[in-house]
Amino acid sequence: MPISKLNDDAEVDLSQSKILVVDDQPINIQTVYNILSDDYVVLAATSGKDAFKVCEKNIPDLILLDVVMPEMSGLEFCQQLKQRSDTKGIPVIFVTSINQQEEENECWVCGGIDFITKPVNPMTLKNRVKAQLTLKYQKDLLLKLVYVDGLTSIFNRRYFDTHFEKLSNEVERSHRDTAIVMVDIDYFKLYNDRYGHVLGDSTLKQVALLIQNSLQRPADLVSRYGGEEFVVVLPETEVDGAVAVAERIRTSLLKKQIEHLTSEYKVVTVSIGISTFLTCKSKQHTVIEDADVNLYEAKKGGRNRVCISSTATE
Ligand SMILES: Nc1nc2c(ncn2[C@@H]2O[C@H](COP(=O)(O)OP(=O)(O)OP(=O)(O)O)[C@@H](O)[C@H]2O)c(=O)[nH]1
Repeated sequence: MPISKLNDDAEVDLSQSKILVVDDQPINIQTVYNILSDDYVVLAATSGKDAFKVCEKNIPDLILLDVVMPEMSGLEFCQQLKQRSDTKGIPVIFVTSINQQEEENECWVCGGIDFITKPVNPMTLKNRVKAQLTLKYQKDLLLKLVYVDGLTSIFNRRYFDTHFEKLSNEVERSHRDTAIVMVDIDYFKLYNDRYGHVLGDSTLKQVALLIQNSLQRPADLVSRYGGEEFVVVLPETEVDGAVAVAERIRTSLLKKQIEHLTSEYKVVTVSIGISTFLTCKSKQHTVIEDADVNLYEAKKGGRNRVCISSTATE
């Protein structure tokens, strides 16, 4: 369908967008609050340090940042914000009385996305904020469509492939081991045949959520690798740690007792194969292929089990 045929009349609802106003003068924060608080959620901080605290609790969609502040200037704050992986994506608009070209350039260099000059013109502030929030919304939506699996809401294969490439380089540099855990639902074709695709989809979602909830470190990541197969990445984790996570996934699914009468276990189970970058035996195999070989061994060994190279736990 040509893109021009799409209905683009629909207004995007930005009313839940969070805007953090950072200014050492409460009166300036009040002015901005009065202009924006009918349309958005407005948060406030009177220093860079406080602003980081707000970000830790509640990542804002946009920051309006004063340039001249004691202790940490707006420029320093912005530089630090852009260096942190959890905050670097937040757009920053400088609210400034600066009118020197050199100082203005510094704001661009340290990562600002726009300027508003003081004293603030309410109409300009509203329009600049709306433009940046709309861009942010569109970017987030695009990333979600590209990288999140529509059924299970976890990352998809495309995201995993991108992430995996970065990860491989990281392991090569640091020599710290990373485990790959492949999880595959057993007899899922028979499950769909007996219970139908609607229940099949619902079980896939439950398994995805259960895997997600079995991961404890922020850097651990699960993606949907294929139809009923999931891949888990456990950075800085050796074989023993990966087996513990895999067993947690396997046993918590067993505890759920999701009926599957065409399986010999009578409930939905998973088979799991593990490999780690540094122990991956065959040099011809990548760590993913190695984990897949071990997954195949778990299937061959009777399913509902975890396999690392030539061992199994049940
Ligand atoms: N409901 C549903 N089923 C899916 C989805 N994606 C893949 N499947 C089904 O998953 C089944 C996988 O079947 P097989 O690869 O034969 O594996 P299996 O039946 O689980 O057998 P083993 O892996 O050997 O235990 C196929 O019937 C697919 O149609 C999905 O998004 N929803």
